[in-house]
Amino acid sequence: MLLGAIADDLTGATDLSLMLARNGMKTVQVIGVPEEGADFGDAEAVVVALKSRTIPADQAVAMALASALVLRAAGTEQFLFKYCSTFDSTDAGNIGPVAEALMDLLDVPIAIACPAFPAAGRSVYQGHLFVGSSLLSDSAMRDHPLTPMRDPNLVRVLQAQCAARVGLLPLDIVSAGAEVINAVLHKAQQAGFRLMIADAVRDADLRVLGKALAGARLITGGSGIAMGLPENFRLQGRIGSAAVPEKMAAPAGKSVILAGSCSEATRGQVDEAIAAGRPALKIVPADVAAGSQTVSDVANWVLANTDAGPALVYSSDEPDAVRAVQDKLGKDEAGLLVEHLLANLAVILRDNGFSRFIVAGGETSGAVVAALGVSSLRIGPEIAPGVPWTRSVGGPDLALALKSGNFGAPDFFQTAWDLLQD
Ligand SMILES: Nc1ncnc2c1ncn2[C@@H]1O[C@H](COP(=O)(O)OP(=O)(O)OP(=O)(O)O)[C@@H](O)[C@H]1O
Ligand SMILES: O=C(O)[C@@H](O)C(=O)CO
Repeated sequence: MLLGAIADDLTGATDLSLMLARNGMKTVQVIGVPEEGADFGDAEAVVVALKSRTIPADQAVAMALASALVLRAAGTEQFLFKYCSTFDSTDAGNIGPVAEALMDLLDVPIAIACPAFPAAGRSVYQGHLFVGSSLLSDSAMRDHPLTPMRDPNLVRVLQAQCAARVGLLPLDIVSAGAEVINAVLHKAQQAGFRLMIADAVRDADLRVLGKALAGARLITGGSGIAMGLPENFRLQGRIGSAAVPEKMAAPAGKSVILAGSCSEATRGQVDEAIAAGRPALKIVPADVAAGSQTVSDVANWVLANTDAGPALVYSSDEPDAVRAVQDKLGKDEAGLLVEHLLANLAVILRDNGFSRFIVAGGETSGAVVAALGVSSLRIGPEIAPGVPWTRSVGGPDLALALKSGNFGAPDFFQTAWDLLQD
């Protein structure tokens, strides 16, 4: 096993798995901390999908370390800690604490941190993260329900989460090539830095970083940082050129869309689906809390509204409405209420012949897929940058598209189905 990755949420893990598979690595995605002694077959890369982005930092560290130990025992050469391309975290963590704990475990003196993913509009310049042409703090991420991002300066953001000293690997150094990058990292290490935010604004920067990191034991970043890594193994003659299929055979059964993401892209996709006439039912957290909207009401509605094509169940709402319900119910409680409802709904639907699911939102996908009893995924065709169709391996046979909240074009919920074959 060449590359072992630990992702802090499920959609982030599928995003990374797609990146590795597209660049030629036989990739397996496992859900949750793998069992001790797990056998990953002929996988060249394994991506462990955790649900640790917003849990207490000590728990996130424990899950990451447990995963790393299993991956290390399986012979992993290079480790990657994958977090969100919008650096979703709080002052308490979890990016810094997990990165530091992995560095200690793997005896790594210095590592880079780079969430850039230009295909999805995420670039890092002078340590500042941009979403499209806006600074992170001016993007819709400032109103994220769980991890509002209000500081675009990633050196400052990561430093607030870390005991380690955080520095910057600026674009002029990245552009100067692999040798210069490694020389500067070496100097930074001698000067006492342990984590370096790396600038990258184009795919070419990520590929140069990938080349420079050929021998690195641990890398941290978004899926973009993985772009250049398979090439290192290919140059050593250790991987072939496995490709991602253009279409995916899906198990027979009905289809549904579950959206628990309040991100801007998901809200646009929900609006577009409703405008296109798709049957759509809104989950209202206050009604769920009051018991006036129940999972069986919602399941019955879906069963009655699936004849004309996949129905949409969504809790996606505008930032003001989300804030209002969080003030009333509590932030974590509101989130969990919606996650539980959608997860229980998915189980009822699975038991009623549904086998094709689009799920929007990383936390939401984590809750839904855990409830469905899926333990690992095979990566299928790319629907949008960072979002593949996947098919479950073991457990119930399902086609799953797990969409990061901010990924995908407005017609995502319409077009994704075209890539499935009966
Ligand atoms: N109307 C709502 N009010 C309050 N919280 C909500 C509402 N709808 C969803 N939530 C919660 O907000 C959180 C959204 O997180 P999730 O990770 O699913 O989406 P995302 O952050 O947009 O996606 P990603 O992590 O892939 O970027 C979940 O915990 C969800 O239950
Ligand atoms: O990096 C991203 O933006 C996504 O893979 C993700 O992590 C969303 O939760």
